[in-house]
Amino acid sequence: MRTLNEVPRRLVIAIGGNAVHPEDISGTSDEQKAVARQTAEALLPLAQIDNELVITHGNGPVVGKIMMRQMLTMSRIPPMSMDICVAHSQGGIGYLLMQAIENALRENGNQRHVASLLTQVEVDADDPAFRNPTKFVGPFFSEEEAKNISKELNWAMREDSGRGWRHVVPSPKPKHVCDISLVDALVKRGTIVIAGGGGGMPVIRDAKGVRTGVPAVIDKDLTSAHIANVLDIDELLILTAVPRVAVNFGKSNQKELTEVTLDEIKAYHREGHFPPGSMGPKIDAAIRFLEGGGKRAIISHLDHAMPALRGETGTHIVQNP
Ligand SMILES: NC(=O)OP(=O)(O)O
Repeated sequence: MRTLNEVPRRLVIAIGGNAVHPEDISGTSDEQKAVARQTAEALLPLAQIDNELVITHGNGPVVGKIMMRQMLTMSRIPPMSMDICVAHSQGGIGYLLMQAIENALRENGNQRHVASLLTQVEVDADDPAFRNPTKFVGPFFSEEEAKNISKELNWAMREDSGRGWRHVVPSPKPKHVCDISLVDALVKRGTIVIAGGGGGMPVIRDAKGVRTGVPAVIDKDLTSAHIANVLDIDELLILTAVPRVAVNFGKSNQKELTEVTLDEIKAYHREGHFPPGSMGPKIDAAIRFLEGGGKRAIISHLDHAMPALRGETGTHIVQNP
């Protein structure tokens, strides 16, 4: 356990796409504002202490709906490319979170600023992910609906961890977060920075440094790990819909993990305990973060942000002894 004085003062927090657009809302503006408000309240204990805080967020449900919405209107309005759809989602979610966190701070007499930065993230043009779409976006469908959508829109559709069928898109690995020095400068002056939302707008860069958007959705947990490593931040807090990571999930011998080492979590991952559509990417990100020099990755429920950071809950993944 750590006291409030002992929790790290430099931190990257990654919040899931479901925390900004859960499955159980239709997605009206009012619903999204209310969810952003709840998320801000969950993060408030961390936003109110003197720290350097970077917040990243997912966009899977939102960007999938943006793509679907434009397919429904394409006879009248030309659809945008996937990188622009990611930008739309990053702008919209960043706006809602920035406003909600600042409002929650103001209501508590705190004048701290929150800035949301549009973030481009470079990927490798030859990343094999472009040939094998795996990133789930948008709503869930029945198998029959998914087959019809696939035929009508030429979209790749896959079954997501027993929960239904979803659109899948390429998800190349983040190689470089553009303008990371601006994130660093802002957090050092006390601003809470929202960056790398939705994993960042996926771009490739040529030999002259010219950037071009590409059709993909980058995993925001991997981008979060990358940001933390580049900024030399020791702890990464990944907030999701469950209090702890479990092995043998859903079985009679299910076991929640409290503290595990890097080697232990890699062994569990090799044994197939973490499905690709849900916990898998978070574990990949935690491993990447620790292998990149990070000291502690914590995975816990959004509502347990501060207790998890203090060591009262969550799964803590730490360096090997
Ligand atoms: N881009 C991304 O990883 O979004 P989700 O967290 O919503 O899947």
